[in-house]
Amino acid sequence: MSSVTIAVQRLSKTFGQTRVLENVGFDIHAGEMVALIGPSGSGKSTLLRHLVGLTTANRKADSHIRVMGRDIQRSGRLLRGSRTQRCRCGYIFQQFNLVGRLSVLTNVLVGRLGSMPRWRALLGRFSDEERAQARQALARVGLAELAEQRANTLSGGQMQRVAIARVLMQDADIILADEPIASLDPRSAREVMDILQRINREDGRTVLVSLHQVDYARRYCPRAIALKQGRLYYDGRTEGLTEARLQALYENAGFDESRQSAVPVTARVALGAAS
Ligand SMILES: Nc1ncnc2c1ncn2[C@@H]1O[C@H](COP(=O)(O)OP(=O)(O)OP(=O)(O)O)[C@@H](O)[C@H]1O
Repeated sequence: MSSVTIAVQRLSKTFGQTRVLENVGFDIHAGEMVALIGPSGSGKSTLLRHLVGLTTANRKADSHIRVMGRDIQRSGRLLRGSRTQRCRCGYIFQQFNLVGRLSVLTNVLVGRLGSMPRWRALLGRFSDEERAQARQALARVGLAELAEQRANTLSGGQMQRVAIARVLMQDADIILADEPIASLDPRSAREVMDILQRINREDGRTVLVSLHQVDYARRYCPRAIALKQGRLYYDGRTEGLTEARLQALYENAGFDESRQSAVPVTARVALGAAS
């Protein structure tokens, strides 16, 4: 069995009076592709943000997060030296987080900033070799020909592929993708998931991807971790997500009409709830 690359123990998080995560724990091994599922508000984004230190756990709880064998946070305190480790995690957002007025190529090069000497990063000076690497990353996501185009001229699906190229440029060992397909049409969603799967299989990079659509989780991820009201509800083979389990996971979850893809389509179909 490969080594544990993400280890989460006893993670609890409260915002004000709202308990968002409660005693969550799991291990993910190097090279896995894991879906993080659960109803809206179940704590998926909050969990992902803890893994890169964007959020810290409750101080009182005895929580512990390790990434690639190094401590990231313990009892709600970021640990010294954890920055380098956090740089090994690439983060993909639902809304892409590109700089619209910059070229596609420059947006990809931004992935390298964290590992460059500070003066070069401040000046935004990239070497020819780095530019060549950025072009390679763009080729891998099928966008080589758009390198010089401004990012804000791209479609949503293309923007997300640029965001993946940026993570490749970062040379992240672990890819954390927070609802990367939630705002995409089905075809673009499939393209993005295909690319994530390829990166996982060909490079052996670990992928943890939060998804609202259970059918995508089933199709692309051998394992699923499900949160319900901030608690670990399921952790196992995706095929073990039976109709009864999905029904219990999503019941009382509500349906927010304003959010595209907020409905776990497969769950609703499986439950006979879809029209
Ligand atoms: N910084 C914050 N301050 C206060 N409450 C927060 C904060 N971040 C998240 N929350 C709350 O934590 C809960 C879980 O939010 P989170 O975004 O982690 O859920 P989610 O499962 O990712 O939801 P969705 O699928 O809708 O994105 C929500 O009730 C949210 O309002």
